[in-house]
Amino acid sequence: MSLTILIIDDEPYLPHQFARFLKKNNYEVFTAADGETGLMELQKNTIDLVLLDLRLPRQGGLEVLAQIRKLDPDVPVVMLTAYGDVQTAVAAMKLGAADYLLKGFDLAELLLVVQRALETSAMARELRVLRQELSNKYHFHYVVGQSERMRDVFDIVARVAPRDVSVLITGESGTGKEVIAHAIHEQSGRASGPFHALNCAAIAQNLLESELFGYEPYAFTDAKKQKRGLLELAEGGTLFLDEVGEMPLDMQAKLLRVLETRKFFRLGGSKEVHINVRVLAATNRDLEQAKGAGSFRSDLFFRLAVLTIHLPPLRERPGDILLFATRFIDDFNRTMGRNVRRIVPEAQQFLLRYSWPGNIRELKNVIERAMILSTSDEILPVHLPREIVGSVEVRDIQSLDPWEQWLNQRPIEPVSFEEVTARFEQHLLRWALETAQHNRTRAAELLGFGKYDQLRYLMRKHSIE
Ligand SMILES: Nc1ncnc2c1ncn2[C@@H]1O[C@H](COP(=O)(O)OP(=O)(O)OP(=O)(O)O)[C@@H](O)[C@H]1O
Repeated sequence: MSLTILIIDDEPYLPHQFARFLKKNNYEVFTAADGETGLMELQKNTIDLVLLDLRLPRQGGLEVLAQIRKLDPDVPVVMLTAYGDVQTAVAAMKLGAADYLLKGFDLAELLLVVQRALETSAMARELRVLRQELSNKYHFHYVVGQSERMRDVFDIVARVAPRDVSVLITGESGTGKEVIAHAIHEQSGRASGPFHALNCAAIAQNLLESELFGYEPYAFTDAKKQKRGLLELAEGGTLFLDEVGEMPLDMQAKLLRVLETRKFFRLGGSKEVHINVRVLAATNRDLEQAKGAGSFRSDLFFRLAVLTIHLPPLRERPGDILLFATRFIDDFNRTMGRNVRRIVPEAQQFLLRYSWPGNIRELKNVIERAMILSTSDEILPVHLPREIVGSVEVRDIQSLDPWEQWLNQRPIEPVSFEEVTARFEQHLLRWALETAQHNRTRAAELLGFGKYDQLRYLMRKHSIE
């Protein structure tokens, strides 16, 4: 994909000489003889750099620069100035120009300044993306998990990442398919390139095409300006197509063509765009079945599924549940400024017994919610949602009714009096401590203990700190 330069200069010959030279150096070039035309070109096309003459007819260079800044605050602008104009060039730099060239410069100098300005602006863009990703809390950390099945998955990731082939990632919703796609990208030779994701199910059919392929100005009514699609934006990197099973058949045919030829046309375009992009895809549908039923093209399936990675649902790897939970607690401690240190054993049991239909995403949400509800450094059953604690209603621990309910709902079989009363004592202690925000004297009062000693005795007995 070549970068695009716009030259705004009214001289009769020079701009064309620059344009020829820059084209030879693999840039795409537009020229404009005045500010107005230049601004129009800027709106119509995706421009990566502007070369702007300071002395222009009608609107002067500084004025045009100010307007460019308004239209596109990020595009680097290099000013072209005559010898006597250096002061104005300095003013232009203050207005945000990236650099200036004194006329009479040679072509090698032009190339150098252009390259430098483009590099600086790419770096600024990268920095912005990085900052965004950092603030995007957990995007880049992933947990490998303890279970053998997840270790196998990460082994495969490490092996397929460096091979530049398409990988199909399958698994229920929330099992971490996008996380795995990211891990493949990060461990591949494309790690320094961009990673873009597109959810094929979350986007209307007509938009899907323009999101992928981009469009030229006036390709359709709303297209005022050229737009690059994700296939182009992911140049040198990875494009992740989530829920690819939802892609309509005609789009499947178009995607297949791109994967085969590595080139395509923007919508309404007549110039072929060549790309170097690795495509990873994911689905929570059974594509083999969809293939059989005719809703997914088998030739596309084989293109996408050169290798397949299946992510097991969380319920099939209970060994990972507490590990993920702990990891999410660490993450949320950081972002919420909290210091939650443990999930009490009863709450752990609830987490382990639950079937997690929403998989890791659901676990993460449950932990976040529990941390919001907990006012201490522990997560208790009372902080877990109803579907997880089930019929053991510990929410209203202040009343004894839930315990009656619990007793009534149990199968009729002997109970250990000591065990049940011990659990009850523990719940009461935790409730009192939490309600009293860990002020022990107040907690003792809440439990009607005349002396704090009694509370201390029970806390020791149940190892509550
Ligand atoms: N290995 C992991 N380490 C850390 N977080 C993970 C891991 N796997 C999944 N998650 C977290 O779980 C959530 C769901 O993950 P992701 O979006 O990758 O799932 P998905 O399978 O692509 O879901 P869907 O099919 O609904 O798009 C995300 O918040 C992600 O950060």
